[in-house]
Amino acid sequence: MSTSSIFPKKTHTLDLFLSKLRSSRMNKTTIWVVFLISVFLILQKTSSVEDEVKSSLINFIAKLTNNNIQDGLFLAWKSSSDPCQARWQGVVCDTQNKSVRKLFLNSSNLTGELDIGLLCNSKPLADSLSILHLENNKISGAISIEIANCRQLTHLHLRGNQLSGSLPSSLAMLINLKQLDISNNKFTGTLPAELSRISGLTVLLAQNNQITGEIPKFDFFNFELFDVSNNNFRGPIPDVGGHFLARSFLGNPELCGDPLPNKCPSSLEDNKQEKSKGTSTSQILMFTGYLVLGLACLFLIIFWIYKRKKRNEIVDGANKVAAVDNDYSIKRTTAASMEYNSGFSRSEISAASVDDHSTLVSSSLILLTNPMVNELKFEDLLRAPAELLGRGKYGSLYKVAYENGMNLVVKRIKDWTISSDDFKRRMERLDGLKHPNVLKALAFYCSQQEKLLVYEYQYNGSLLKLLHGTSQMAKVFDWTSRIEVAVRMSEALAYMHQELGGDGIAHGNLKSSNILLNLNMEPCISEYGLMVVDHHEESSSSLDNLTGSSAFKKDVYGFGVILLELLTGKLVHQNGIDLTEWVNSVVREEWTVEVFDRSLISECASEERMVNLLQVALKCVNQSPEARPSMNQVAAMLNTIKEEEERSTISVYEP
Ligand SMILES: Nc1ncnc2c1ncn2[C@@H]1O[C@H](COP(=O)(O)OP(=O)(O)OP(=O)(O)O)[C@@H](O)[C@H]1O
Repeated sequence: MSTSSIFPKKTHTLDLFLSKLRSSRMNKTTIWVVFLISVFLILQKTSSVEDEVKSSLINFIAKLTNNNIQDGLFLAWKSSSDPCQARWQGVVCDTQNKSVRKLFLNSSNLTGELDIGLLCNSKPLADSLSILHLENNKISGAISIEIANCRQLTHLHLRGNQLSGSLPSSLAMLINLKQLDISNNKFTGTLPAELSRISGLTVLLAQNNQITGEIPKFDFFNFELFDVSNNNFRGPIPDVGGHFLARSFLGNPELCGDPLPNKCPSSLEDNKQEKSKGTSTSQILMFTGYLVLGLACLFLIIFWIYKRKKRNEIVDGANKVAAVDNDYSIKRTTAASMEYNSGFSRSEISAASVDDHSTLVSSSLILLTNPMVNELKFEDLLRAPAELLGRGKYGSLYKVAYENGMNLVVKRIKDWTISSDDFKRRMERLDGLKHPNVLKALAFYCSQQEKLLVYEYQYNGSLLKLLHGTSQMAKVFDWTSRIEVAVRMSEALAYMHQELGGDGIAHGNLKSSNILLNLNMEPCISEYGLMVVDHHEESSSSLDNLTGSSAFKKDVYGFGVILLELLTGKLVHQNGIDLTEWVNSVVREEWTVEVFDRSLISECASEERMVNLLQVALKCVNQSPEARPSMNQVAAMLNTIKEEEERSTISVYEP
């Protein structure tokens, strides 16, 4: 194996050198001696550079594995082999297989200490490394100032570790940085104000840490994702220009101002204004005052007109749970009129925890184990303003603005003849499972007439919207991201099928609108286990028919259709054409390439891997349920495709 493959050859320098020698008056022997010595020196230098990269990588991983590098994932990481040629686990190189571009060390069971200097102090490595993924390990330690040497970094993902200490202001030296995810760690200190100087930063996720101080004045317009919730930030929130909602700032008790509901004390407001305006004369202030007053009046008038217009489109909590489905009309009532006009009475509603609800199962809101809503009461749900999000085959869905600034989603299921006890058992069984890519219900309500489920609202919409909508994110939904989404979903489903095989609880209604994207743009499977009768699909004619293996095979079919959406970029039903039938007919005619989404073709996604993924999708949508693979098998096949992609030379992340 060549040890000179990581770095570019020095042929250009040599040519120049030789031509100079030829033109000089030295005799031939001298020329050759000098030439050989030079080649020897260059080769020596090249191999010492390669050795430096290798030893940096090996030392880095050794520290993260507490010197157990030879136990498992990192067996191939040896100084006797080449990281690119020998395909070290987690290492992705450039197109010529010469320099290390990306390190994917996420979810790799790393428990040691982060020593970023071991990577960034190696100049050849720091000069090529653009992506570093270390999320979802148990890495401790701090980010040291040497991070600044990794100048080429575009993505730094450290989410879900035990990292602590302050964030060094040298982070701001990473001028190419696009995504910084330090969420779910134990970072303290302040968020360096200098970070706002990185103009290309589009994702900053710092939620669930203990970071203090004020939020720097970022240009929030540049951000696609921003979240600093659940920290110790204080003071006024800088102007986010309506670009982010309260959700991104919740859980910081001393933070105030828009978009949070709590206003800042006037002294802080003054401070904020002073800081942002610099020198302002009293005349300007007076003029601004008049202007603000005028605008406020104008805004109030527009708001009043808007409210009137919206009146018929918005329903409040009481309407949604009690009155909607009978006549399918959407009404808005005031809080005072929220007494029930069908089904419930006030005496029925009281919050109960899972432990003490046994006698109240049919009349109370049952809170599940997620602490986010441990104060939620049924009355709160009824009182809160709500907006109809959709009315699907199986019920209606409402976005509810809960009073603490949090947005919830309430699913009202219709025509489900499950007994209250079975429903409760099912919800508790589902609550007992935990997978980061499955959205768990927060609470539920069950009576003879009503079944309600409460979920957290997901701000980034669904996979359906991402694929077929017009959002900015759709433009960056490239081939690598699509494979990642497919793998995550398949693993989540495989986990759920495995855990719930004995209970016969499948998803039952898997489709791209039920795949939601969380704040990290990771897919979350929503509405798992709400299997409702579908008289038209497969052979199911009752809820019971949807249990057993057929229900799981139906999920596999649904997953296959989602894969087809990812590959073709087309809707499941469009102009009377069924996507699965269309793809099958095109493949039969041997025009396979015609099925692929044009945007994938134009980004030069690997045809080989697209065809591989298509083959998996077609297996899943086989007409015969028995011939479909299990989700475990699907997850394994997709992981192989992902690994091949990571090893590949084509990548849209290349800087
Ligand atoms: N927790 C959530 N946060 C944000 N949006 C959601 C959430 N749950 C569902 N949605 C979105 O709300 C819309 C309506 O959802 P709903 O479940 O009513 O419709 P559906 O999935 O098309 O139909 P059904 O599930 O009844 O077959 C969908 O676009 C869905 O993606």
